Amino acid sequence: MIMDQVAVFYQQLAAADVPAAKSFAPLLFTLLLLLFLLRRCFFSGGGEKSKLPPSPPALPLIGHLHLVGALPHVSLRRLAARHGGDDLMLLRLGAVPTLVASSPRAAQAVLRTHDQAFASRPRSVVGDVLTYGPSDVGFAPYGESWRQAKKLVTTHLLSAKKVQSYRAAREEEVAMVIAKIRDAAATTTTVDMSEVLSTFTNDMVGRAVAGRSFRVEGRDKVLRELIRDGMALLGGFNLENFYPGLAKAGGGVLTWPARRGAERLRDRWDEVLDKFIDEHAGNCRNQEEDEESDFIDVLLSVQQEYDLTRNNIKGILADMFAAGTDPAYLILEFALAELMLNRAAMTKLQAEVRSSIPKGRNTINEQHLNGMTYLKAVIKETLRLHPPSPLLLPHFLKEDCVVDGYTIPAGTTMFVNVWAIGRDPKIWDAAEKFMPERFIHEEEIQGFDFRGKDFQFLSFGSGRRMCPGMNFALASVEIMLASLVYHLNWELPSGVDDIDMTEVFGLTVSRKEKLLLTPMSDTV
Ligand code: HEM
Repeated sequence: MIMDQVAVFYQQLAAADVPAAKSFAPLLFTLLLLLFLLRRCFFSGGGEKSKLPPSPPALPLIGHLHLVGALPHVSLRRLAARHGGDDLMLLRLGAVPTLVASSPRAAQAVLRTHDQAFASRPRSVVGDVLTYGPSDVGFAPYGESWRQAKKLVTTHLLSAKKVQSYRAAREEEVAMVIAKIRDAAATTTTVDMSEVLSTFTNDMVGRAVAGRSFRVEGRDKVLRELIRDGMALLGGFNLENFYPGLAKAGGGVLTWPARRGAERLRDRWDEVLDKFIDEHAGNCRNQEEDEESDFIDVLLSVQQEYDLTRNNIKGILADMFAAGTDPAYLILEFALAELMLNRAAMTKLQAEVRSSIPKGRNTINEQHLNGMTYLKAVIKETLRLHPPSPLLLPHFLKEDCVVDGYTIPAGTTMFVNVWAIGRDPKIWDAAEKFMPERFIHEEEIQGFDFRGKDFQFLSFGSGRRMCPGMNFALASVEIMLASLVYHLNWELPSGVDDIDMTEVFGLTVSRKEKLLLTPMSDTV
């Protein structure tokens, strides 16, 4: 409308029979056009934009990028409280419209009511290279090939039965970690628990994916490096994520350096994954007959049924390594850190674990964990306060969609701020406090759950894109945490009296500092 008025005004001025007006007309037109563009950039709401969700004032070119700080989940919560009525807020990050859902109601709208519309992922050169196409699950756009890959992963690799089949491997890996920590306890040596726990979850994934832990062959370091470098590339600044149009200009010349970096990393992944696959190809165990078959066995045995290319297999394997290692390790590390900061909770957990298991056991097994209500509450509370993916993975809207009366344009990236929802004082009493008891009533686990039904608690997401690895992760986290507190007592290193919980944002959110603790042998 404003543009129409500017155009009419310009025509009238140009048509006017006054020479000065004629010569100034182009300048005036340019000025008015600039004013219009600035108005578009700085103001929101009202008039023709009333159908878009609320939005803070933006700057030309960068939009709202300057408002998203080093910890986006924290700054987006603040912005939403100020501008989005805590519900839906529309930002422009560079040139990309970005919808942020910050309440259970808004999360339900995008993850349930309009689940299919928002089920895609934004694509990038870096993502495509690292995920072989994409031919994985986590980054693939919504469509038939993603559906097949997700079905395969859910029914063949991460089903409850398959997770159960790795039980002995989990118990063995945990026993090895505990033996190592006991050695350190004997000499009161401080242990880098960040290193210990990330190695453990990586080894656990190694056992499931390729049938063995790579520690023995020294391959675990290589894998962890590959995962770390991939996360850094995917979570770092990529021009394409904010200016896709610019990134495409000139045949994508501006994205060449990022592409080359990603290709170099993908070549390193290739070396590792090709070797695993070749080793298995000659010695493939049938997954139907052999319940100890690993992911590679399974993928090779369903290769024809699912029409899988070698790249599909590599994409899925890379996903399992990357998605399977970090979040579980982070939950273990945050749980232990919270227990160190909340000694009453540590005492209560130790009392529960030690009273449920006969004294003097060298290892504990998964059967012992049944009925450990407080252990489960500690893990729930950690997932509430420290969801490893505080904004989920980015979702992508392929076609215009009306949500809650707002028209969300096609091409919008969407985040759900599950971290903000998990700490919302309107939902949770003493929301910022670590209080596992909130989940216990009459010795039963109660309250909101994280399995995708309650939009108040979305650490694993909900709907089509929900995490398929939840049971796999929880199985490792539960037995490891129980073992750590059953066998050992824990102290801060001498001279240290606090734990720094400062976070670093990436594809997952981690603690900035390593978790250094001193284990003490217990007399159990
Ligand atoms: C505590 C541990 C874990 C947490 C909190 C977690 C959380 C998540 C979240 C929030 C998402 C994104 C959901 C969305 O975008 O809507 C996700 C996706 C995914 N997770 Fe997990 N995850 C964990 C462990 C695992 C494990 C152990 C595996 C596999 C071994 C795994 C495999 C995946 C895959 C493949 C996806 C992509 C799903 C898709 O795009 O359809 N995760 N996870």
